[in-house]
Order: sequence, then structure tokens, then C-alpha cells
Amino acid sequence: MNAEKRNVMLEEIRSEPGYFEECLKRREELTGDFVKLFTSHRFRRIYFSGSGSPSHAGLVLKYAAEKLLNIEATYSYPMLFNNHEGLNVGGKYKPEEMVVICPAESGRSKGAVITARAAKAQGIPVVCTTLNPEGVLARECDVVIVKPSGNELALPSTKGHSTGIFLLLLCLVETAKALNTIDVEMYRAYMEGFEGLIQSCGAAVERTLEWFEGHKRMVMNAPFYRVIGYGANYGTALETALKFIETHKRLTMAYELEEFMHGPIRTVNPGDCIFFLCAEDGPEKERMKKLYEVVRKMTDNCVLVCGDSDGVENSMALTFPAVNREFLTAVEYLTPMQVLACEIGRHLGFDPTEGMNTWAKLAMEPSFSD
Ligand SMILES: O=P(O)(O)OC[C@H]1O[C@](O)(CO)[C@@H](O)[C@@H]1O
Repeated sequence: MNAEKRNVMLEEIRSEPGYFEECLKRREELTGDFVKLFTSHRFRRIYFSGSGSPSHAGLVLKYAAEKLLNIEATYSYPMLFNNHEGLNVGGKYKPEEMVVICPAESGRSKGAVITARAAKAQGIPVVCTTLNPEGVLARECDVVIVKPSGNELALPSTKGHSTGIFLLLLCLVETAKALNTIDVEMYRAYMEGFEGLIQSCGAAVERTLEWFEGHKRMVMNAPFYRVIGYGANYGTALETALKFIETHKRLTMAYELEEFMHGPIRTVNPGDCIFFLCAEDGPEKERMKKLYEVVRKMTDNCVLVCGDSDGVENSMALTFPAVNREFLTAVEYLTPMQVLACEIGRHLGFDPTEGMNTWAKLAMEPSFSD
């Protein structure tokens, strides 16, 4: 593999803070249509739809939408939704009271396009973020937000996914301000948080590279990985598992904090490598720390991923100057995990621009063409 290919994924992760900065600079232009749609309707129900990384974005954003806008929101895998659920199952809402949001990459995956088409047929507005404003999904949408991150050379998406979550969180916070569902203080705190991510995500990359250098032997000797998250960062855990398997092909499992106690905890063996995403404050964080202390008694290779302000003095901890603002953590805590995926893959000699079994994906036709 040549040096350029070797570095492509890391450089894409490194470019993320620059796109966050651009989103903030172009805030009005990028979020304006979204805010207008929400202020000109009285939405009572939001459906998030997306496959792969966009499914994890949907999971994060569902919690943010409910808390910031007080609107009921759901996410489920698009084909479960299309084949076994559907829009307005109970017949409670008028079309103009519902909205579908698709946090896409290429926007070609069939599931979200089918959901968008069903919504359009019923007069339900559809929003997407996408890299392709002319694509098959964008053509079904009332609001199309083009992510400034551009196409990725590495097949496991990183900068597009992080920029997409950043941008939709920005849309939700701007909408919350316009609808008065958050006060001025809270709005200001979120805006400071967004600004802070430029620095924290940049620092997370360099800290993780340093950490990996110091813990390479442990990480590379582990045959598989587990990652545990809570709240919206369960989406971060799922995205980590996807990024890990896409990049280095080693088995990786993701768990929601409390679910770990129901079966998985009984399967921990000495030497297992487990990442604990210890993000925003609250009772779940304390419970995560307790779990970490308990699991450390079974394996030495427990890695607490947390902010500097947590004051954790443990050489195994992977720490960085996190902002730790609720929901924004789903952007900043993903950065170290993207870097780890990339570094493990590099050490195993995988080229991130080459996929395995491409023929199999093509045979299954999961996407439309544009
Ligand atoms: O159809 P979209 O918008 O590209 O979304 C699916 C994305 O998720 C992935 O399956 C996983 O990252 C990507 O390959 C793909 O880009």
C-alpha cells in the first residue's frame, strides 16, 4: 500500500474540525430551510430514516430532537420501518404534522429512499442531508442540506458522518431557539459547545494517536473488541463497531450500558479489550464508571474514554479535552474511535480505499443508482 492511501482515512478524520468551522460560518445558509420548515408547520412527529452510518446518526438525533424540540421522534432500520411499521400507524396525525429526516451520505440506500417516497406520496415533508444534491434521495426531498465535507476516499465514512450529525444538531438547536423550546442561556451554551468541538475533536485525534502508540501491543493483541455507550452515545458505540469492522475486519460488538448487565457481563474473560464511552454527566455516567471498576477486576484491558475534566488518573484511560455538552458528545467521542479504527486497520495492513467482497454487496443491490 502506498503512503498516500495509508494516510487517507486519518487525513479525512483530521479534516473534520475544519468542516465544523465551515458549518458554523455558513450557519444561516445551511440551517435556514430546516428552521423555516419547522416554524411554518406544527410538527408532532419526526421519523428518522437511514441505513449504515446514517442509521446511527438517526439514533443520536432522535434523542436530540425529542429533548430540544419536545416533538416525538423515532428511528428504526428503514426496512423494518417500511415493511413492518410505517408512517402514522395509529392514524393520529395529519400529513402536515409529520416530517421524515434522512441523515444520508450518498443518499442511494434503498430503505431511506422508499421511506421518503412513501412520505412524499402522503404529502409529508422530507428533509435530507446528503453529499449529492441531485441524487435519488435528494430528488424526493423538500429540504436538501448539502454537507460541505465532500466525497471520501476511504470507504468507511468518517468526515461525512460526523459533519452530518454536527449539521443536523445545529439545525435542531437553531430550530429550538426559533420555537422557544430552549432559552437564551441554553442556546448560548450549545453554541459555545459547537465552537468547542473544533478544538476538542482536533485534540482528540492527536491524543488518540499518542495513546495508541503507548498501548499498541495491548490493542493489537486483542482478537476482538467491545464498546459500551449510554444515551445518544449508544449510537456512537454502534458507529464505532461499524467503523471497526469496516476498517480492520476484527469482530467488534456494541452495547447499551444497562444491556451489558444482561448477559454480556458474564462473558468477559481476562485479556478482553473493552472501551467504555464515558461522555456527558448524569446518573448513567456514574453507572458507567462503576461498571468500568467492576469489569477491571475481570480484564486489565478496560479503556475508559473520557474528558480531561473527569480527572481520571489511569494510564489505560483515553482522555481528551471534551466539551461534554449533551448530544454534541456524539460527535466528539466518535473522533477517538474513528482514529482507533483507522490505526488498527493500518497496523494490519488494510487499505481503507479498498473494500472486501464488493461483488457480494453488488449482488444484493442494497442501493438505487442516481
Ligand atoms: O446510502 P447512503 O446515504 O450512502 O448511506 C449508507 C452509508 O452507510 C454505510 O453503509 C456505512 O458507512 C456507507 O457505506 C454508506 O455511505
